[in-house]
Amino acid sequence: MKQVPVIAVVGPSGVGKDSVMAALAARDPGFHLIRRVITRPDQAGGEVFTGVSQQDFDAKRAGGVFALSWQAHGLSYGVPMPSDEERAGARALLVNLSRAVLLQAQGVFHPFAVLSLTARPEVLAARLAARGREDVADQARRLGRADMALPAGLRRVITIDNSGPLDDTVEAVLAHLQRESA
Ligand SMILES: Nc1ncnc2c1ncn2[C@@H]1O[C@H](COP(=O)(O)OP(=O)(O)OP(=O)(O)O)[C@@H](O)[C@H]1O
Ligand SMILES: O=P(O)(O)OC[C@H]1O[C@H](OP(=O)(O)O)[C@H](O)[C@@H]1O
Repeated sequence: MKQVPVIAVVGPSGVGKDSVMAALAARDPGFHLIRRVITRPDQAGGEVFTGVSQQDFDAKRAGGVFALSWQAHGLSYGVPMPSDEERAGARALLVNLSRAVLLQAQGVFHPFAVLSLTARPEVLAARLAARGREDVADQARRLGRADMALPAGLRRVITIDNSGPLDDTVEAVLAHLQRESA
């Protein structure tokens, strides 16, 4: 089967990772989204994910279900290895990852690239407040880790500012990928 790149979409909470992933998939159905397993109630909204209890999460991790797993914001996150069905017909697989697991991800997925999204601090704060998924204290904690640097040693990183309209970001990502494949 042909090698389908995994593109890790990273950046601070509220920068727009899930929005950009959804917009890319809407623009080009060749972008498939990897569904994460999270210890968050299913009805929390936002991205499409599989919500599980901590006990179920731990059992899945022990059973080797996850290619990657990590903890952030008091939650556990797992990414299953994409199946052949998920890869079939895909141009690229997009997955929302913590910046903390990128080097590990680079060792697991081949080919692998990072899409690093940025936004101005005041834009981040306004977006988290408007989204309203977390309370004010949790929003502040999320903003506190906004400037976490990417690890050294990543081979392919595309950095795009998402402070402006979503359509501009989608165009910028597509243009970048097109330049790379030219
Ligand atoms: N370019 C944009 N312009 C305006 N609003 C945006 C843009 N990108 C995202 N948003 C809005 O900002 C909020 C946060 O976006 P989103 O949930 O996609 O971020 P995220 O990076 O996935 O956050 P988290 O890591 O916390 O899940 C959402 O309400 C979304 O609609
Ligand atoms: O700050 P870092 O470690 O890069 O990202 C940590 C986590 O924060 C976000 O979680 P959520 O989607 O808001 O639950 C990201 O998706 C990632 O899983």
